[in-house]
Amino acid sequence: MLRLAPPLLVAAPCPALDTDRYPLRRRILVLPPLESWQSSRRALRSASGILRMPPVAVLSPERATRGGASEKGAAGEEYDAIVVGSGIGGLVAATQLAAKGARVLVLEKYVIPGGSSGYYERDGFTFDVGSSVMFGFSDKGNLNLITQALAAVGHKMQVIPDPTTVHFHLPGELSVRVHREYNDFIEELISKFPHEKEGINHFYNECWKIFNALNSLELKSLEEPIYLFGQFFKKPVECLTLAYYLPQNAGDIARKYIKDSQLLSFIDAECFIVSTVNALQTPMINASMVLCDRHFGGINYPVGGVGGIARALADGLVTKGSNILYKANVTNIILKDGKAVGVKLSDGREFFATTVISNATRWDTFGKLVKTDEIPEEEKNFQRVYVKAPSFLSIHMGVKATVLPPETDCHHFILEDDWANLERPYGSIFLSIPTVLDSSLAPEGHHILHIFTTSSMDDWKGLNSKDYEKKKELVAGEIISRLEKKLFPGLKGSIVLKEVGTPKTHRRFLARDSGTYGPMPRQIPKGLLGMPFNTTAIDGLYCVGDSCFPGQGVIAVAFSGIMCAHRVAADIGLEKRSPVLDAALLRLLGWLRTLA
Ligand SMILES: NC(=O)c1ccc[n+]([C@@H]2O[C@H](COP(=O)([O-])OP(=O)(O)OC[C@H]3O[C@@H](n4cnc5c(N)ncnc54)[C@H](O)[C@@H]3O)[C@@H](O)[C@H]2O)c1
Ligand SMILES: CC(C)=CCC/C(C)=C/C=C/C(C)=C/C=C/C(C)=C/C=C/C=C(C)/C=C/C=C(C)/C=C/C=C(\C)CCC=C(C)C
Repeated sequence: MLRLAPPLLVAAPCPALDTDRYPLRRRILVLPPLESWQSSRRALRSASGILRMPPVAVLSPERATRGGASEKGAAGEEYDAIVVGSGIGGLVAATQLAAKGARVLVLEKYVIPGGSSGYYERDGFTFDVGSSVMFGFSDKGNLNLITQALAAVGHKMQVIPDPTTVHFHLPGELSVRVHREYNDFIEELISKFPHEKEGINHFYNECWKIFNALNSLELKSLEEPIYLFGQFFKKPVECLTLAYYLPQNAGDIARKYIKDSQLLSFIDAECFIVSTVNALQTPMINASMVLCDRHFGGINYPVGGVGGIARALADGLVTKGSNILYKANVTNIILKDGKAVGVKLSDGREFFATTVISNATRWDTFGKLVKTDEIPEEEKNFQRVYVKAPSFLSIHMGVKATVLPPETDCHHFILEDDWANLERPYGSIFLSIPTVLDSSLAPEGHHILHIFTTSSMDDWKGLNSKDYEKKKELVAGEIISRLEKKLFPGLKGSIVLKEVGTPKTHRRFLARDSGTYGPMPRQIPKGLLGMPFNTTAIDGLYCVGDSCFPGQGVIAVAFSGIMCAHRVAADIGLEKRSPVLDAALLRLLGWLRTLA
């Protein structure tokens, strides 16, 4: 177990502040030694009896780089794989490969790992950069992919079970709590729509059919024929079930059973919170995955914050003999005779490997990192079917604890008056209060409110710095007033800390084109059919993360990491492969995508 003794000095940019205006703005944060940081959490948690598992070993990024990685990461050395970016997608691909015996180098532009699943600290508050709702983090089944990814590199994190996935506050004073217990949730939903009892049961039962099929499979690369045909042989019914639902969307299936328009809008909201589009555009497999895992494994919050997951994966990577370098901004993927052979950084260093895996979005990978005259046909097809999902305006706040009524839930989704506002920018509000579950994230007597709402880059372009600042205050002020009116009277007066991030902030700190949170179908998609897997048209180059199958979400990108590692391992000879079957399957999958 690796521990830091001296205090750790991190020159950390302020993720929630807009440093496009202040490009040189940096704050020096003095973090306590990790040992004491963790033990104070432990003390707090065990006092309230919540902690049950041993704490995770966490290695600081600085230590990870110093402790053997940077020496090995010398320019010129050849690796089995270079991973560009340390989001959860990149880290899972890297750690899975390292666990199979590959030598991997992860290059991260920022100063810590995690990307949108990272964290930052201010004045005693620990904020999750992205959402705090964690799927796939239980100790049962085959779909607990975060737990499995950590276990592959010897980690297990303490988690706190969330009794309510989300509390919906919807038009017409419709209030629905998604309880951890499936029957409690269904009972509550039926109590609001008694005339649709049968339809509700049919729709959610169909989700369970898909979830159970998924949960029965060993999850590996769908682009690797020996595995794929093996699964069809072992679990024919389950595989055919999944193949049947692959091109379908949740909204169409809901409409088979449900007629009440308000209930259909509720199902839109259920899908929107995980896909940023309505149910008609949400693939049924993805909807089933999230609508059931929240009851099967439950939503579980990692003690100390979401950032601990990436820190533990980065630590595990290093203990498996691979490397991670921070402040390593990849600007070019080096091609030789049409094959990806390495990368070049903004400071001129070059690194070489048998394979290159990009955790940057496909728009960044093919728009910036690969310098070819024309993007490959496959990528054109992707851009024909998918557009960049909007980014978010996010407000991270520290508030006095007294402003929250007792028994306040951790996660809320608020759409006040009009269902038509669901997908409009700033139309609905997401709110997480992770300190409801883990009080050690804030100073005593305080809570964290992480408020976010969809917002697009276009809305923030072309403003001078004064107008930009004014607009941030104005928009954030309106969102906070809406929350004050709907949920927490006196909210404004209780704020002790507030930081506002815009799509520009997301672009700058997460290196994501337009600050996007991933792909979104341009029109009604054919389920997941059009979503590319990990191989690309360029030999030796793979993609991982949310612009790959199955899309946005931590558990989704973890699956993409597992798939990618399996395909790469087969290509570099660490797993079985059949070149003839490979060629046939990849051609078939490519053709299927053109049908989307
Ligand atoms: N609760 C939740 O479900 C939740 C919470 C947070 C995030 N998320 C999801 O996580 C998904 C994103 O995960 P991901 O793994 O695809 O990626 P990511 O965007 O989180 O991470 C990508 C990483 O790559 C780095 N990077 C990009 N370009 C680079 C370059 N040129 N050189 C070096 N580094 C570079 C970035 O700095 C970043 O750290 C989102 O879809 C979001 O939905 C979900
Ligand atoms: C290949 C062929 C052709 C065929 C074959 C058949 C088969 C076998 C198939 C198979 C398939 C599979 C395996 C699939 C899988 C899938 C998966 C795993 C999926 C997953 C998904 C997931 C997801 C999508 C998730 C998501 C999540 C998210 C996004 C989250 C978020 C959250 C949030 C934002 C929260 C909210 C908050 C508040 C409210 C506050």
